[in-house]
Amino acid sequence: ESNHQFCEAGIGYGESQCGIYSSSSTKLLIKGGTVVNAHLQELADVYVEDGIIVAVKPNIIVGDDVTVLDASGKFVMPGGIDPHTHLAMDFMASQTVDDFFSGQAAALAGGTTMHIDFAIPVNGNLMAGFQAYQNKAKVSCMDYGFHMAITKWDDLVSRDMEIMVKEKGINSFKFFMAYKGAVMVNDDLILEGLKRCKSLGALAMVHAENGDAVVEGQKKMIELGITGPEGHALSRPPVLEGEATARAIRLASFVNTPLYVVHVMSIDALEEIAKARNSGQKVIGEPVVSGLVLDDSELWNPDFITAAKYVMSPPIRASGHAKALQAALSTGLLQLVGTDHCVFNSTQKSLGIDDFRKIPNGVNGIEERMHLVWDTMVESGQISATDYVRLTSTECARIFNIYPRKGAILAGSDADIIILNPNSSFEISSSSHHSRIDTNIYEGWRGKGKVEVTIAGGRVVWENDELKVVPGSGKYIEMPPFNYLFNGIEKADARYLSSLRAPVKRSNS
Ligand SMILES: NC(=O)NCCC(=O)O
Ligand SMILES: [Zn+2]
Ligand SMILES: [Zn+2]
Repeated sequence: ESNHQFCEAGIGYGESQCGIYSSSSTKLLIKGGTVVNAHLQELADVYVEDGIIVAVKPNIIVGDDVTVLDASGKFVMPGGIDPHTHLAMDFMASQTVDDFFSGQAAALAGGTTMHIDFAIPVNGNLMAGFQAYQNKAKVSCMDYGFHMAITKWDDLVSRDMEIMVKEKGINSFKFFMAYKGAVMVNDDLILEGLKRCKSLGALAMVHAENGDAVVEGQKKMIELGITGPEGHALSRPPVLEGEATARAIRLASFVNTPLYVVHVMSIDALEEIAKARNSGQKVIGEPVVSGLVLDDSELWNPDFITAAKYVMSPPIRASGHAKALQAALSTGLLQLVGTDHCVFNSTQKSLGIDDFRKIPNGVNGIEERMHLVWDTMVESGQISATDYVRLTSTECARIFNIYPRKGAILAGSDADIIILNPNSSFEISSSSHHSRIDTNIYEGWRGKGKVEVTIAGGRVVWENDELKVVPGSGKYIEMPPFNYLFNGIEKADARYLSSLRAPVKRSNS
């Protein structure tokens, strides 16, 4: 872990040595920058007190007790919110190497100030899963929330979903349509889950791949003697993602409840989402940064470890898919960008050296997302700075119902802020990143636009390429149900009922 340039309080470093509290001034002024919100960009100062933004306006004058950060020529934006991470997750006979401290420290170094992780039930039990994740998250150094996966169905699960929503601050549930024999669920369960989500005002999320067909595809590859990481991509082609996306969308339409499709990786899935949205259905599509900026060519790398580090599901696709996802983001067909940060070291990836089915699935991204989206989308001219804020922060806050506390630079919002210098550059390497993973799928990527300062909860946690983070300082953010996607659902139900052809009155009934 020699690449860790941050101070882990209580883990081998004294407070004074690493200066953890040197920047703990509760008053901050960010001066002279261009403040970017999703709705507006303007020249203004930002004044912060006790973790909250107090004022956003030009020429704010402050006293000597206030720490002043010069942002002239730079963008001052809401910190990123990553809607899709897996920290300290037990998965495929391994546990991800980033826990809630190291993963969040990496996030902060890359300009992300909140994430929403997937709490996984314990043997199907939601309450036990929630408690386990609460424990995992005790070391948090930035704010976080939880989605919860649903992996089996019975009355207890149905009741616990209500407790999660009404008492525990969870407003989204995820259904895996793949990973047969592990967390995969069938259509029967998805239908029950969609109905329950609707009644609770919770957002249903799907990992959309046809898990039965994936198993068939895997068998075919093994029979053909294709056992390496390329077999992963070949065994689960885009058509299986398209099929499951279409199925989930139609089931959600049948129930009339909003749907969120996680890690949209292919044109096939994208086209299903576009069709549904164009017909007025409430479907959110989340590409992740790996699918947005990479192609699958490295899965054919002759070096196993190099190839295996790109193994995730759905797979990173052939060239052409990424460009289409970028275009869909820029035109509004897709709404926000996540990472699916789920990292395994080379030794863990080596579990699948003889059989790609045993390679733990997952790639990095929590630290790189903000830079890569800026470089790929804004620097290339595909989106504006205001779009960037919407796709990396604001829309996530809206969907998970925590806007404008999060996702905005407004008086009253949490002081989660980044200062990005568009004229500075960044370079990605496993030798300098802050994640615990020993590889990086973006190794050697150089780009423009660098996050020079990250402020989380009103504290400067990243400045001069140095992290100042405190385990336990991150807060759990409760997310209320009935987000904006639920507006009009009841009216649509009433319209549907009144549109039904009158039943026939029969003499014998
Ligand atoms: N995506 C992936 O390969 N790993 C994490 C689990 C999931 O999101 O499917
Ligand atoms: Zn998934
Ligand atoms: Zn995931």
